[in-house]
Amino acid sequence: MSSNEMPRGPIDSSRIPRYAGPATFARLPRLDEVGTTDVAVVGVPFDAGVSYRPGARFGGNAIREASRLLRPYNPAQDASPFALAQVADAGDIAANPFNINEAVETIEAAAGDLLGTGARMMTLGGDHTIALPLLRSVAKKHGPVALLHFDAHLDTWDTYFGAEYTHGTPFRRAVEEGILDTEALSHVGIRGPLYGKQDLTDDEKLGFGIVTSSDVYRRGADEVADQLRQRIGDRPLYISIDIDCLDPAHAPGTGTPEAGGMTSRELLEILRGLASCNLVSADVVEVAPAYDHAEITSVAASHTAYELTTIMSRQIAANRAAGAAEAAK
Ligand SMILES: N=C(N)NCCCC(=O)O
Ligand SMILES: [Zn+2]
Ligand SMILES: [Zn+2]
Repeated sequence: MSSNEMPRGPIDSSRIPRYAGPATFARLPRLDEVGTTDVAVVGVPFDAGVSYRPGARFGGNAIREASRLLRPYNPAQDASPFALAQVADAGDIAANPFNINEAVETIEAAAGDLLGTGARMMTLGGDHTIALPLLRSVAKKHGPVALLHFDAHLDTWDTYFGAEYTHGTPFRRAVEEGILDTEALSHVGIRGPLYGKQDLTDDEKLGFGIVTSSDVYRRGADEVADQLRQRIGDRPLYISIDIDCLDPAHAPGTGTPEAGGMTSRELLEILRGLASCNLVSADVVEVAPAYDHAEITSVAASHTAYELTTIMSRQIAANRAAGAAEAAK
């Protein structure tokens, strides 16, 4: 979108019933209908990296279906995200389900193409393996980024069955590759049994700080968001959200559920508290609709992606306004 054009928004659900027609994210236009976009919502239907229940390959489309009910004004952030910037559905990245290494390369290249157009990415997964190629492409553009990782799991394990690219290992690989800013790495929502205490020592050595799901419960969303904001500062930030950060009551449709998780309200509130951060791209992963009920998980995921999209489009609009003010001097 050039700066003097109005963004093309979602289909008007007061004129065309929201359950009619194909599901793009939030009923937004497809990327090929608008040409270029400020925020590209892109699906990555890949789940060959899971260690337990498969099915996250269907997550992106389940989130799109659930997102039919999103409305254009976000009162929690006092913003109309799809009017502030162009947000469009860029479809899916087609990754090889039989060859993880090739899939990782494909995802990195396709994400690089999207970022190369100037867009920020809002990715709908897919299992957590995909965060590695997404981070590689983001780091190619921005340099090492701050990472805020919401998850029940550390995902900094070394290998599974000798495999380096799995949904339990993306963030160890990312630190090893030097694509993360190790001054600003945080996990939020961590809980549940580990393989051993060493998992925590290893994770700390990689540079991560941990906010457990009990910390969120005891300290509250505002205090947690304040602490995270201070750690992140004005660094370029990537947010990766494994939907299993939520309690199975809030997200049953996922592959490796753990009891004692955050509520969807806590997750959304923490994200809103980060609205001033420089969010360059984000993902929501591990939605596995076969284990879902009444779209509980995909509704939570669609609202999560909506908050993230709102943060990005507010910043794009603010940057544009600042640029215009500078040019008018
Ligand atoms: N859900 C994600 N991303 N990782 C879980 C890996 C936990 C395990 O199987 O040991
Ligand atoms: Zn997880
Ligand atoms: Zn994960």
